[in-house]
Amino acid sequence: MSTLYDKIWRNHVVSSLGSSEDESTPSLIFIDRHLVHEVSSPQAFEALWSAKRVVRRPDCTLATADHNVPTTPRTGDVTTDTYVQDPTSRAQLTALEKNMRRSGIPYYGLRDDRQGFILPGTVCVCGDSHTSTFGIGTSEVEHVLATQTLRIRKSQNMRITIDGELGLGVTSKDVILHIISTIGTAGGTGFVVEYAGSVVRGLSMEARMTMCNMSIEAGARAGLVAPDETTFAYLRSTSWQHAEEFWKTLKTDVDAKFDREVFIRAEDVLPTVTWGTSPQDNVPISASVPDPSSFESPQRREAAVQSLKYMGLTAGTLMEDITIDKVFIGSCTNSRIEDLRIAASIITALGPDAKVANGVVAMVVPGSGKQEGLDVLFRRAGFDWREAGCSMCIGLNPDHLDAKERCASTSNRNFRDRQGTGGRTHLVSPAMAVAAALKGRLTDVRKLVGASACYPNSRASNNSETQSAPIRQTRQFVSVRGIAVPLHMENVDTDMLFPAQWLKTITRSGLGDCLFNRFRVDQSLAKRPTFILNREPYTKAKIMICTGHNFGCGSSREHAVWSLFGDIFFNNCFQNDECLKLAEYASTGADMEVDLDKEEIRCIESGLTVAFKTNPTNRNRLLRGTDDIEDALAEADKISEYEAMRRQKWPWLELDISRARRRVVGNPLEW
Ligand SMILES: CC(C)[C@H](C(=O)O)[C@@H](O)C(=O)O
Ligand code: SF4
Repeated sequence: MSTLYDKIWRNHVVSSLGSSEDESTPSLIFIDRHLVHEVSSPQAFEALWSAKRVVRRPDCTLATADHNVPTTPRTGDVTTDTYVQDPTSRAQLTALEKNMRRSGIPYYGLRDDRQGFILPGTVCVCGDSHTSTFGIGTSEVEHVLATQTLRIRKSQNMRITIDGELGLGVTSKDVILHIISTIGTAGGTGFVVEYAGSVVRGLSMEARMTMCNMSIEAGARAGLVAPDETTFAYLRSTSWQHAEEFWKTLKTDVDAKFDREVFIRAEDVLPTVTWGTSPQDNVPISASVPDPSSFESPQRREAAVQSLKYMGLTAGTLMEDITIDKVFIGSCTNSRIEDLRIAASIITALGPDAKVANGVVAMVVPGSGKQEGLDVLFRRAGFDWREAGCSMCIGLNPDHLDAKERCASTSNRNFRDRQGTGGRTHLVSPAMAVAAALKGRLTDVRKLVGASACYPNSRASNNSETQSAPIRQTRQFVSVRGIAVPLHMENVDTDMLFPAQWLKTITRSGLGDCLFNRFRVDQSLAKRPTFILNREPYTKAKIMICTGHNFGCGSSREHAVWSLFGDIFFNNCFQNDECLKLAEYASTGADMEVDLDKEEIRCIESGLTVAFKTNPTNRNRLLRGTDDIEDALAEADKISEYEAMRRQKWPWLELDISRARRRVVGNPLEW
C-alpha cells in the first residue's frame, strides 16, 4: 500500500545506495522540470562554467525573471538596460540572459505570457522555497543543471484532511493559514504533505496551488494534491489521453500508512488574518490581537511580545479595528487569474461606487500577463494595476513598504522587514485584501458583501577555518574550534539571517556582514551594541548555538548558509538539554570545538563533551570534501538508462525545446 508521494518517489529513483524507501539513505532522483530565476542561479552557473560542465537537459529547464523586475509598464522599446534602473537588479537579470544564451535554456522573458510547464506526477524543482515539489538551494541548482538529478533522502508522509463545507467568504488561503496555525511553522518539517478531504476535492486547481505553495510556511518539503477530474479539465487538452490513464493511478491507496495525519473541520476555518511576524501568528478576522501570556511555551510568549512590538499592536485590539496604509494583491501564493477574479468579484458586488479608501495605496501585481479586462475594473476602483513579478512580496524591486507602514497582503510571509525595513504585514486572502483596501482597515469580507461573491469562485468550476576562500562544494570539513555564540531565538527565518536586499549579488563571497544585518545595525547603519554578534568576544565567533527551534525556516536562499559559513560554523543538531548546556558554556566566551570526524562537541575549558549524530553519507562527503556533482556524474549511465525508460513510459514529458525557444525572436526583452 503506497501513498501518492511514495508512488511519485519510486517513479523517479535513478539509483539508490540502500533501499530507496529508506529515509536515512539518499537516492539519486530524476528531475522532470527545473525552473531557473535570476536570484538563485548566477552562482550556480558561475560554478558550472568554471568546472567546464554543461547543462544536461536544457529541454527540461525553463528560466524566468521575477524577483527583481520592476512592475511599471513594459510597453515600447524597452530593454533590460533601460527598463531596470537598479544596477544590482540589472546585473542579475543580465547574468540570467547571458547564462540562458550560453546554455540554450528557453527563457520566458518579461513580456511573455506563456504558461504550462508542470504536469501531474512530475518532480519539479526551483531555487525557490515556494516550489511545491520542491524548493532547492543554489548548490542544488548547479547539481540539477549538470546532472538533471538530485541526491536526496525520502521525506516522511503526512496527510492533512479537511472535511466538511467551507463557510461563505472562506478561501483556500484561509484554510492554509488555519493549517499553519494548527500544526505550527515547523509542523511539516521532514514531511511531504498530501492535502485531502472533501474540501480539497472541491477546490479549483488555483486554490489547491495556493495551499501547496504555502506548505513551506509549515516547514514541509512539498505539498501535493492527487490529480483528479478537476486537474484533467484544467489541463484542457485531448492530447493527454494516455497520460490521463497514468495520472489516475497517482493517488494514495486506501490502506496506505502516513507517518502523521491531521484532520481539520471545514467549519472551523474562518476568514483569517495574521497579527504577528510568523505565518502561524494568525486568528480569525472576528477575533482580537492575542495576549502573549495566553501562549503556553515561554519562547512563544517572548516571540509574541516581540512581534506585537514590531507590529505596533496591543493585545486585545479587535483585528477589525486595525487601520492599514497599503494593500498588496500579488505573489506566487495569490496572484493567479482566479485570485484576481475573486478579488474583482467583491468590487463588482459593491457596485461602481466601490473605491479604495482615502489614504490607502492598493496595488495589484498579477502573476501573469492574463488580464481578462480585470485591470480596467481594478483601476476604476482606484487600484494600481502593475506588470507581473514578485514585487512587494519581497521588495527587491522598487515596490516596498516604508517603516511602520501597515499592509494587508495576499503574499505568504509576514516576517519582519520582509516587505521593506520596518514594514508591517498582515497576510490575508485576495477577498480580504480587497475588503481591507475599500474600508481602509482589516475587514471581515463576509460583512461587506455576504461573500457569496468570493467562495464559489474558488471551487472547482469544473574545514572551514580558512575564512577568505570562496565556498565551494568541494571544501573539506573536519572540525572547527573557536568561540561559540549562544543565540536564544525561536523560528530564526532566512529573511532574518540574510535580508532580501543583499540577495542581489552574483557572487558567493563577502557576505559575512549581511548575516543578521538588520539586527546588527540600525537604520543609520550604526552598530546595535545590544545584539550579541556585536558584543565581544562574539564578534570573533566561529560556532553558533541556537537554542530556539525551527532555525533557518522560510526561504531556500543559500546566501544565508554562505554568510554563516563565511564567519561561523552553524550546527543545528540539538534542541534539548544538551543544547542549553552548550549555550550556557558559550555564554562564558570560552573556546569550543566541533569535531565532525569524531562526531562530538568539546567545551575546551569545562571538559563537557557532547556527542552528536549526522547522516553518514553527508558526513563522509564533508570529511572527504568530495564534489556531489562528480559523484552523480559517475552514475551517468544510470541517468541515461532512466531517461530512455522515461521517454518510453511517459512520452508526454518530453518537450519540444525549439517550440519553447520560438517566441524569443524579435522581443527586445528576450534573448
Ligand atoms: C529568492 C528566493 C531564494 C526566496 C525563496 O526561496 O523563497 C524568495 O522567493 C523568497 O520568497 O524569500
Ligand atoms: S514568495 Fe514572493 S518573492 Fe518568493 S517566489 Fe513567491 S512571489 Fe517571489
